[in-house]
Amino acid sequence: MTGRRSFPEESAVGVGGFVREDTPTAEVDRREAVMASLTGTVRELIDATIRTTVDDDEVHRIRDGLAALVARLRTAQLPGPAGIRYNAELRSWNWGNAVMGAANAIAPPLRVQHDSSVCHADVVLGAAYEGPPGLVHGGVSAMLLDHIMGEAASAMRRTAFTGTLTMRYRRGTPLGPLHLEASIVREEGRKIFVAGSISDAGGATVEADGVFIQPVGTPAGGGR
Ligand SMILES: CCCCCCCC/C=C\CCCCCCCC(=O)SCCNC(=O)CCNC(=O)[C@H](O)C(C)(C)COP(=O)(O)OP(=O)(O)OC[C@H]1O[C@@H](n2cnc3c(N)ncnc32)[C@H](O)[C@@H]1OP(=O)(O)O
Repeated sequence: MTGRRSFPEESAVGVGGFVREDTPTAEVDRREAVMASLTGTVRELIDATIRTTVDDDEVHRIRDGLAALVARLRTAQLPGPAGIRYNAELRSWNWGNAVMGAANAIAPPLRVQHDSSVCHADVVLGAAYEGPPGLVHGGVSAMLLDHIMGEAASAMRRTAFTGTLTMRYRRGTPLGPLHLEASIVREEGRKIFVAGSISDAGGATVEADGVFIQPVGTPAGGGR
């Protein structure tokens, strides 16, 4: 470990699949940008696939071309999911994360800003996130809120797992630009109570309350 300070969640390694790597931060940043550029194109592929009206023969040709690209990516693979990795400088990266993973085209991705008391994020959800016609799938709303509320609970310095998440879908959430917010309401021992919301230009469409719990054996805070 670095002499600066111990990693805040070192004791959580094994609990959450955290992996220490000695990759320098500049190299992590470089590789993340490279992967994000690929992911952006795969994200476009998903949207284009959903919305395409090309004929059957063209669909088959495109499938064969993509299968060849998949085979090239498969020539060098991690043995399992990406997990959360971190280096001695406490730069962490979780490129497979379902909500914000830089290498995950299913992730919108969500980029969460941390202000003093509120986490917030702006995101644009397209055709891949549809549930009811033109509206965001309720499970997608829950997934995004789970993540931003978890980030609020963790404040990026402690591990906090979702214990209970309660959603109120006040009206349909339209596909398009959306704003998310989350903040800690109160804390009781290892329990962190968090409120969150999704809004469109007309106000809140979804509100949520969550209880996030620090697993036993992880420190109560500190770090960054
Ligand atoms: C080295 C790296 C460091 C990095 C630093 C961090 C950086 C942050 C990075 C990135 C942030 C990303 C943020 C993402 C967020 C995403 C969040 C998720 O989606 S998490 C996945 C979904 N959730 C699960 O899979 C949990 C599965 N459940 C469990 O693991 C356990 O049940 C757990 C931990 C939730 C509770 O287990 P127990 O054994 O600790 O709990 P007991 O000791 O029985 O209870 C403690 C207290 O909590 C209450 N409690 C327990 N379970 C509860 C529940 N499910 N709901 C509400 N309360 C519960 C109990 O009533 C008790 O309360 P009383 O002390 O008596 O007042």
